[in-house]
Amino acid sequence: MKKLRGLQNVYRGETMYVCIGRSSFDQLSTRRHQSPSNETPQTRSPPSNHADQRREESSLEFSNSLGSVSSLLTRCRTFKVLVIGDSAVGKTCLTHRLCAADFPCRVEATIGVDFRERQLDIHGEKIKLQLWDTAGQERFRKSMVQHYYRNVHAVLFIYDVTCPTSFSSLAAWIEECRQNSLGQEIPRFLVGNKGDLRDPSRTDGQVSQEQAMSFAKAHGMMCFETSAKNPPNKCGNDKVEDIVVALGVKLKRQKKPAAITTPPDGFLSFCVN
Ligand SMILES: Nc1nc2c(ncn2[C@@H]2O[C@H](COP(=O)(O)OP(=O)(O)OP(=O)(O)O)[C@@H](O)[C@H]2O)c(=O)[nH]1
Repeated sequence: MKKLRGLQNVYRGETMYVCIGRSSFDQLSTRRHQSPSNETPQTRSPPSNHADQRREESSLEFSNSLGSVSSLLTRCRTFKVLVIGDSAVGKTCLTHRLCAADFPCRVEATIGVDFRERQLDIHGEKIKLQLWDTAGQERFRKSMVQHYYRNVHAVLFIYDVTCPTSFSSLAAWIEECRQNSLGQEIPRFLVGNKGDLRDPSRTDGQVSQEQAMSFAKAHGMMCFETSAKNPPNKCGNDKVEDIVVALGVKLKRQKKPAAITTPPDGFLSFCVN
């Protein structure tokens, strides 16, 4: 996988999502307001009198309101989902899988944040999960932390089931959430990744499911063990997909409208698989 700074495209199946930084978005919306009809401002002749001017303003208002009705019809609620945990626990691989893509064959440490999206249909409502795959390494995340925590709707805490240290670190990740004013009402999910590497014959050097469940219960989290690497089994069961559905169902119930911020320019990545 190659990561380049700039725009990010997430290609999944037949859907291409293009996410652009805020300043580019502002430029686009400004341009649209300057030229709301098909006419370009240069070709439009000035209104000859006050009545003409009022007629033109009314037609602009009408075309603008038609635009907002059609955008309301096509809009779906977008939820920002923060994915945090130690470096190398598999956040990047897991977010690829959560976005219905394959397990990436080669990954690099995330710098700043990577940004992936998944659209879901939950009981007839289309919602969009915007997954923020954050950097696990302190040196790649320190200037970004305040952006990570702005307008978050849900958090995935990831650890590696074969790395007890990554499980012990969860307390520090929870503390970071607290320091960044993340309320207890924000849904939290605990995800043990690399389940494919679990050795049932070993008792040490792994995080047991009992440990994980009791931690999750103590912190009011839903708990999953999964593997970003394992493909869905022959019966079509996919634990990664279970996480997506649980997230979607929980977030759909949220009443407050989903306001979302895009990462600052220069922190988006362009991923080419
Ligand atoms: N066996 C196995 N390997 C995995 C799994 N998920 C990720 N990996 C491997 O773990 C390594 C780290 O994966 P990443 O997804 O880059 O980890 P990360 O948490 O995003 O790391 P940072 O970007 O540094 O925070 C890579 O070599 C992956 O191939 C898994 O479910 N099973």
